[in-house]
Amino acid sequence: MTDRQKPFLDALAGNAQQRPPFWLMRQAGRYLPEYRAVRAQAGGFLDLCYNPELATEVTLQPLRRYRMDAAILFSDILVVPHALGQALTFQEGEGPKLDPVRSAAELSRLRRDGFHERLQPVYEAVRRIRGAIPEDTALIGFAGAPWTVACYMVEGGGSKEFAQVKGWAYRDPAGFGALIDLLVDVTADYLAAQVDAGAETVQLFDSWAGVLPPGPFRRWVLEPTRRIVARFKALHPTVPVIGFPRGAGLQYDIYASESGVDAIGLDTTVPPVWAARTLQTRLPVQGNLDPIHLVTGGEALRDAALEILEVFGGRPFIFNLGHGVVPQTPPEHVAELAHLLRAWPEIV
Ligand SMILES: Cc1c2[nH]c(c1CCC(=O)O)Cc1[nH]c(c(CCC(=O)O)c1C)Cc1[nH]c(c(CCC(=O)O)c1C)Cc1[nH]c(c(C)c1CCC(=O)O)C2
Repeated sequence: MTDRQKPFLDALAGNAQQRPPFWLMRQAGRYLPEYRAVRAQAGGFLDLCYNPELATEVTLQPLRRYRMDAAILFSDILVVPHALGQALTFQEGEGPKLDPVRSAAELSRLRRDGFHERLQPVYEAVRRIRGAIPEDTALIGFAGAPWTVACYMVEGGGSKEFAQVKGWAYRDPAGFGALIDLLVDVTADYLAAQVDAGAETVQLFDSWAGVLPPGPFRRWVLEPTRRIVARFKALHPTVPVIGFPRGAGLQYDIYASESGVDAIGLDTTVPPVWAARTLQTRLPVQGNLDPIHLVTGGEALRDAALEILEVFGGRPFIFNLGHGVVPQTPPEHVAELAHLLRAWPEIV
């Protein structure tokens, strides 16, 4: 099947679709009982990420229920620091915990050799998923962007203030820059290896792009993204890159024009009318329904989805959430949304 026959890839290539293609960030996960069953069988969350058979199974689960236009590899952005040798655990209900890296001296604990060997199970999962998805469905690979991955590596887990990572970046930009440089190189190569294994596009998740002031945003979000895209494109010139600089606010504008990404993911706070006028005229956009509408459901969900479709439909557009599906989402609400998206524009 050519790209033109996969609506998701066709939209990414800049062609408006009659019915906008859709997928949902975190479409696989704890809101699905069948995910929880496999997760219990796998042992830990990382065991699931490194088990190609089970990772393939949980990737396919949401497609069976909702027939999204794209599958996203089941993995996590934190397998990159893990493959660099940083200790990582996921405690039930607590989120990730890492052994923090906070200085140039601690950076030397990270190892680049063996990186791809440790990620072989991920590449194997990509190969299996590509062989198992329907013909008209595309496969998305992904990685965290350097700034967001560095946030977890330096803070040692989630954070509210980001005092450690910002502190290092502001106090010692050369030392912190060495961490970012390392992440730029390995992330671009990691994405390229996912494409070699069968991914048809890649998304860079920059979940914490929104916590930096303008100067540091340029230096630690925009520049590293631009370098990853350049390094990745040298290997795979025709494979589209989707950037998702969550919370970037007014900086969405320079991100769209300077990062080199081919399409841009909008978070929940971005006003659709503004984005249609200033971003979608330059590149395909993806987003941006509030994931909490999938918890609430009903008329509010329907109205919010239709509003987004009306603003972005007709130009290159991929329907998605503005952030990931949350665990308390009733699966039936996702079914209602999928039904609406498949029926649009006839439904209105
Ligand atoms: C910041 C970030 C992470 N991981 C990710 C991001 C960027 C997007 C975002 O901002 O949400 C990206 C991610 N994580 C996961 C995927 C899988 C693919 C998908 O379906 O979208 C993707 C694309 C699975 C996951 N990653 C995680 C789970 C839940 C783990 C479990 O099953 O217990 C899943 C399904 C764990 C995870 N992983 C991470 C955190 C903070 C947590 C704990 C919070 C939580 O539990 O939801 C780091």
